[in-house]
Amino acid sequence: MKVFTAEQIYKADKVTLEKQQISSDALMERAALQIFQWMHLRMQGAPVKIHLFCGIGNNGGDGIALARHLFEHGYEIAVYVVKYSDKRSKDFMINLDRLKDRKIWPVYMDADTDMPEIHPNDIIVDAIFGIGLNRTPDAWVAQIIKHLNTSKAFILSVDIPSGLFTDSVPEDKEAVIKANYVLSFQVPKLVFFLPQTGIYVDHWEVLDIGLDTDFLMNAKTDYELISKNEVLQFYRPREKYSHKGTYGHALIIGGSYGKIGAVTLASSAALKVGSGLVTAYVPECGYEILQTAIPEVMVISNGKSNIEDIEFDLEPTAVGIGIGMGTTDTSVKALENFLNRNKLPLVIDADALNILSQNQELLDLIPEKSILTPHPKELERLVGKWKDDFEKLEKVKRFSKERKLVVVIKGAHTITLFDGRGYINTTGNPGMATAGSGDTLTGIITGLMAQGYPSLQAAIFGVYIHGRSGDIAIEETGYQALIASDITKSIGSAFLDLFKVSEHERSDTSEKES
Ligand SMILES: NC(=O)C1=CN([C@@H]2O[C@H](COP(=O)(O)OP(=O)(O)OC[C@H]3O[C@@H](n4cnc5c(N)ncnc54)[C@H](OP(=O)(O)O)[C@@H]3O)[C@@H](O)[C@H]2O)[C@@H](O)CC1
Ligand SMILES: Nc1ncnc2c1ncn2[C@@H]1O[C@H](COP(=O)(O)OP(=O)(O)O)[C@@H](O)[C@H]1O
Ligand SMILES: [K+]
Repeated sequence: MKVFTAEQIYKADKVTLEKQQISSDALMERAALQIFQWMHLRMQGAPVKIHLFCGIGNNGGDGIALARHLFEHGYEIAVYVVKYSDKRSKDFMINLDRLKDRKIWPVYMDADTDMPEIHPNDIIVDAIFGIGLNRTPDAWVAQIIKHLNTSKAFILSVDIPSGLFTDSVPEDKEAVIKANYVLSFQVPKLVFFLPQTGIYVDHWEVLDIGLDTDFLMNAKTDYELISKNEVLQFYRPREKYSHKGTYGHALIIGGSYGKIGAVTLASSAALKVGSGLVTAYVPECGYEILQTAIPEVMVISNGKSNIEDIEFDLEPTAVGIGIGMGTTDTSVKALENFLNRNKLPLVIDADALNILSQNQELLDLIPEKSILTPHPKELERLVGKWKDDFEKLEKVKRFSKERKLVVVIKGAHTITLFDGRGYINTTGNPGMATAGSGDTLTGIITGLMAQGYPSLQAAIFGVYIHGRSGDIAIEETGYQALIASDITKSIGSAFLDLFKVSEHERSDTSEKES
């Protein structure tokens, strides 16, 4: 699913009105009806008080139109208009009149109005600001937002939490609605997925308001959201007359005394995603450990407690390097020598990334389309500090484009960047914030590359499978008890899950068939 900028959404809006020959008020009505239906389906007329806080622009207009539908279906509502500006949008006014026609009189709020009482069991609809927010809300509006945030009532935001910009991090962190649920029109917004702005969104869902499909299909976006639909096209089925040679040979290079587990985790993950052969390249202290821990993996050793040189006469189809390797002078020399000889695109993680950060001239030796998988600290060492998440993305985009590398920014929503485009992952959970979870990812991506997945696909698909495996694993372990090897154990289920049809999809198909 594409992630549009506010500018593109306004454009889609305009094109839709022209192509479908409808008024903007009709489009607002569609939007409001979609939200109403979403609420009505869940609430079924429940006698819960709904407070609708509306601005004076089109987001406010959506809220006002929604109030009318709720009222007409017997819900108990209270409507507030937050008068943050003297201007009013045309469609806001049309809907306000319709509300007044029904003898519903909103409470107009300005800097002097007392805060309304809200019971924790009530519901708040937040329609104060939408994607038109272009400056920090005034202090009194921020006070209202704080009041809503501390009410403990369930907050449903229309389109985007009020106070959240679409393209920057809010200055006043308290002047933003913390939404329990966001119903976003047609497309999700980038800010739902970044660490500094995603914290305002517990859950989100997209509502289809029928914007022009041609425009949506043809628009080029900087970001794409990666779910099952997007990765299914990458999946490569196993051929009947294939053999282990068909599925490549993954080589995992890393480990040092006390950190052999990292290589063990990565190697077993590489096997589990289907790599035909897997060899681990470790110091001698890891030899027996690996041979005992994973009988399916072959082992080459070099150096006693650290790898001293990287040389082998096998022909891997993909190499994952760096985990648990250490950053001593010996490791730096070994990596440099290897990079001078190597021609294959690599998966580079952990200490190999740290070595590259400290010896940036080595970056020139990395083959194009190699994959770098830094966690936030490793990324900072590599590209320097950033002011906020947006600057981080721009910096990494530039770095990746200049060097023609795939950079996987690991986090709650891992973002893979390549050639100026970002792929935002939707799987994974906080249980995966655990030792070795990244090593597993390195193994998964290397295992996919070994089988011939091009590197961008291997990164996007690998990140998805890693997260989905973690999601499946917590069904048994819960968040706290999840450990990295549980992720690997669930890789098989994550592959099977690719072909499961969800309840939602099933009912969609049967509706179309009937
Ligand atoms: N996508 C779609 O196709 C559809 C979208 N729809 C809905 O439209 C929403 C966008 O509506 P919108 O453009 O009217 O902007 P909105 O956010 O309501 O703000 C209103 C105005 O407030 C102003 N302003 C900004 N910041 C301010 C501040 N800090 N303090 C004071 N004032 C401030 C600024 O005007 P300015 O004062 O800068 O001239 C701004 O224009 C969208 O989120 C969705 O809900 C649906 O109805 C139908 C289909
Ligand atoms: N809160 C979270 N939600 C989802 N995934 C997470 C979360 N925290 C961490 N992860 C994932 O777990 C992995 C952690 O990697 P990393 O920090 O390198 O771990 P390690 O170095 O211990 O192996 C990454 O793939 C990251 O995306
Ligand atoms: K809103």
